[in-house]
Amino acid sequence: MSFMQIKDLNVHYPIRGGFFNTVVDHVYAVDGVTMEFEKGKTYGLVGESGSGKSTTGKAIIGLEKITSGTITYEGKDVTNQRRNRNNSFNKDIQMIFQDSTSAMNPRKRIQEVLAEPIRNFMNLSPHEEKRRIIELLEIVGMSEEALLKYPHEFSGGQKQRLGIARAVACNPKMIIADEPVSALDLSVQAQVLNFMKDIQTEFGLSYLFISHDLGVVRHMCDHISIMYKGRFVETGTKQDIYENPQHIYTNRLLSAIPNIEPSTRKERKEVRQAVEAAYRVEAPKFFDAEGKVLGLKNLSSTHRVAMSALETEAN
Ligand SMILES: Nc1ncnc2c1ncn2[C@@H]1O[C@H](COP(=O)(O)OP(=O)(O)OP(=O)(O)O)[C@@H](O)[C@H]1O
Repeated sequence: MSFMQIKDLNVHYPIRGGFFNTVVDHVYAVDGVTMEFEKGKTYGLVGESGSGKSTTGKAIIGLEKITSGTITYEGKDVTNQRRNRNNSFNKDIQMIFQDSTSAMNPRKRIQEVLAEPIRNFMNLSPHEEKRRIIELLEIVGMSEEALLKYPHEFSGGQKQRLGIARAVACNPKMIIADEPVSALDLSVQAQVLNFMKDIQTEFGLSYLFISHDLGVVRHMCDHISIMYKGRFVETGTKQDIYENPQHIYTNRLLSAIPNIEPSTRKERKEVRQAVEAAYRVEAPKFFDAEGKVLGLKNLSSTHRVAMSALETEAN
């Protein structure tokens, strides 16, 4: 029995242009996505950059406005429900990102960072709250020493563990994990993925696992949907997708599974090229008529992370 159903989900962004800045077209970021989720299972969402994976995840938890479609959670319609503390859907479905600490306040110590969801969704005394925070650190294999540190004082893998600690703080039913290991070295990737599997078994969690990397998805997922230009071109079990792919796009993705030991240099070069290409091709989205930068918000998340990495490198 599934506890959540997504039906015909659409997220369309208006593209403005012309003299009067009217809506001239739409980006069909998510275009008719239907899925359902069962307890304890992992669902993979795979596709190349810009195919609409992140937007799907963010629309489900209410970080992107839904153009049309419905989300039903435990029999209730929760489509476009406002995020607030009285809402079990918001407590039960959590999200982690490629760089979990980017969603943490850099000026707050870990104790405060982990207290945030607890204060939002649980009614604990200060003493119970502290106990819960220490318990969370234990779950993710960290000691009390972490309490007084700041997010930047941790390694990439530790940061992802802290992101997971925050996501599981209030006993969620599902975690939407958007490229949770893409920024990590391969050995650390394996550690974090195995850890995610461990806590899944322990707490009966479901995952919506978003990744462009079919190698990682194969390791994690029971069901996989291949996304292309906002749509699912193929959906199936792990066996269906890897042993008997039906769609030409799935085949293309499968043949592009990265080598076990990719040269990081080459990857950086590819990322840089992809970002530059995105800027060239989609220039109207990023620059206004006078050439002023409109910001990075219209970039897909991989491009956004790559862009800020390139900027840091340049400074
Ligand atoms: N706020 C926005 N305004 C306009 N277009 C947007 C906005 N956010 C995303 N898009 C566009 O929607 C499409 C889907 O983006 P999305 O980030 O969901 O892709 P993705 O598959 O997650 O890619 P990535 O792997 O790079 O994160 C892209 O073409 C992107 O440029």
